[in-house]
Amino acid sequence: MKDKKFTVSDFREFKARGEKIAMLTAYDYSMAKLLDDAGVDSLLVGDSLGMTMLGYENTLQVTMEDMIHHTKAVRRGTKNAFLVADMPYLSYEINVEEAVRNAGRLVREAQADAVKVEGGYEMVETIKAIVRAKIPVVAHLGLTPQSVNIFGGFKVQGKNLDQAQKLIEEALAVQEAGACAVVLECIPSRLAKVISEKLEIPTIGIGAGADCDGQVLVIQDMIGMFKTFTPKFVKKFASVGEEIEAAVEAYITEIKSGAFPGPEHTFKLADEVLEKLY
Ligand SMILES: Nc1nc(=O)c2c([nH]1)NC[C@@H]1CN(c3ccc(C(=O)N[C@@H](CCC(=O)O)C(=O)O)cc3)CN21
Ligand SMILES: CC(C)C(=O)C(=O)O
Ligand SMILES: [Mg+2]
Repeated sequence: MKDKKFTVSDFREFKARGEKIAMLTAYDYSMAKLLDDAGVDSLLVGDSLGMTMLGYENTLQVTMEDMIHHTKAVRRGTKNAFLVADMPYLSYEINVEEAVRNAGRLVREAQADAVKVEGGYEMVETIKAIVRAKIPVVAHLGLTPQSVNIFGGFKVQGKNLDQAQKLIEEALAVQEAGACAVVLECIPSRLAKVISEKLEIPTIGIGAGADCDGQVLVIQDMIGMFKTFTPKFVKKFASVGEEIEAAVEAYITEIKSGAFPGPEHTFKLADEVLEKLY
């Protein structure tokens, strides 16, 4: 377990010495504390919280208020990890001024270390402006979930030559605009390798193969909390969902049988006090 705060300059140093960046999403205080204590390099308050924490179908309903609320909670549980907050849908697309103001709220009100925006060419001016406002920006290319209705579903991107070339050029463009890292989501691993080799800034993959400079997964996915969401790129490192179910079943059974609470869980009252109560 390391005990040093991870900063934006560590991103490039990790890439330079070939050490992979380990990133996970977190959406609340208690989980952030566990992940930070375990030594994760970076935490992402993803707008995926709309799906994992709020039960929405996609990420489009997530608001700035949602992101600030959850980022504040994660901040309180984070000591060493580099804390990135997603900019939610429509908080940065309308114009550059609104984008800077909203990025600033995530930093000033919620104390994020950096913000993440989805998009390539169309985000170049926005990325430049946010960086000019002294806020590190992580870019996000490939399957950008806020474009779900443009893509027509959560589909792997960059499979044909035109798409693949465009993604390479967009990755270079967001780097040139000042992004400190790029998330590559659900693209072929060979394409992610080409992009990772062409860029100086690190790539952080999710469903983009082992040649990215880092990896990110949604925490609930990697600890096995969902029964139905099992995309190809997720590896379950634990079966916490099954453990929670078993624990709750045992709890219910023990309440019904009277086994819980036991004497060790209860508080004492002296005999002479009790007598006077009758
Ligand atoms: N819990 C959770 N985990 C995530 O990784 C995640 C979210 N939520 N919400 C926001 C986006 C949405 N993501 C998704 C959602 C579905 C697929 C999916 O069904 N993928 C198919 C591939 C489809 C294709 O072949 O084109 C798969 O089988 O992996 C992928 C990414 C990733 N993000
Ligand atoms: C999956 C990651 C990259 C993300 O953007 C999110 O969790 O919202
Ligand atoms: Mg996101």
